[in-house]
Amino acid sequence: MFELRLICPEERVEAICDALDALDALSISVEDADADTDAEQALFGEPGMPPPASSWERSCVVALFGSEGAAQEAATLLVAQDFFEGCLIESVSAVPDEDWVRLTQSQFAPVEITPEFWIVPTWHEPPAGAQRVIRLDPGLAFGTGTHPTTRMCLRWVARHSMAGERVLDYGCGSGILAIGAALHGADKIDAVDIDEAAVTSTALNAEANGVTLAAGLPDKAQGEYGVVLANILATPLKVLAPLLCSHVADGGSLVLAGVLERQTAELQATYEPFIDLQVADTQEGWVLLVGKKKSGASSR
Ligand SMILES: C[S@@+](CC[C@H](N)C(=O)[O-])C[C@H]1O[C@@H](n2cnc3c(N)ncnc32)[C@H](O)[C@@H]1O
Repeated sequence: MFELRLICPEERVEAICDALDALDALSISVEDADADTDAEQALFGEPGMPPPASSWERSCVVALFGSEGAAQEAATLLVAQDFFEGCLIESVSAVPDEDWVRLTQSQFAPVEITPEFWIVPTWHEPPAGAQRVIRLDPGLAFGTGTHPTTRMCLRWVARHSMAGERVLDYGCGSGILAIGAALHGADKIDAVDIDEAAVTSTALNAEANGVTLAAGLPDKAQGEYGVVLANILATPLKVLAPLLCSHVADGGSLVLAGVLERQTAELQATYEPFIDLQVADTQEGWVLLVGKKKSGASSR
């Protein structure tokens, strides 16, 4: 493989990427050309909000080609275009051969939830002492156990009796919370997501773990559950408050994650008409909010 590296001002990035695509680049990535310097620019918005800009002031565009000739030819053609003005070719160089599969796999080690409960990728052996194990490889859907919000939910599941509970995993991603609940004795489990790829991942991951659950789009969630788990983000969790609370049975638990410490009071106020939420755990600036539904409490 050979990579062609270009530096482009913000307003040229889209045209250059389109041209590289038309020139049959095998992949194109865009990075901050000023990363790791004082001029580095953060490009993300508040959770649930769009980023403040779509590319950096100066972007480094990297395109991969199968041969040095193809990379050089692409560079020559780009330089001749009027939209290349303000851009420069930084280099055309060979990409050293690597075992990419092994490199990717090495980034995912087993994750300990409790000393007895682990998330283990299929290329690792479960650690000695692990009594409950979710076998899960990184895929298209969120939820490998490496994010603190997922870990806090799973720790809550491991520490509470799930035996015979009807459980709803709302925003299931990979299905990791639903599978965790099943391994801890939950009975009838529904796992729902707005993303169809997440629904497919959940069904496949459940099958691979020998777990029975029903995965589907959000309207698959029907009736009341003893435990409702939702690891989404503060903004959608606020919108979903009446719906999520309507699915919690009297005396049942609502477990919310994806909330930053500074968003705690706002979430508690939104849920207060339905369920009194308390901070049950915190990790790396994220909180786990948990509340029980009192019998007779309003839900809509
Ligand atoms: C942070 S991931 C959590 C995945 C997994 N439950 C976990 O704990 O790791 C949030 C998931 O919620 C889904 N989601 C976001 N908004 C949603 C909504 N309004 N209704 C249902 N699912 C939603 C996303 O598609 C995503 O898969």
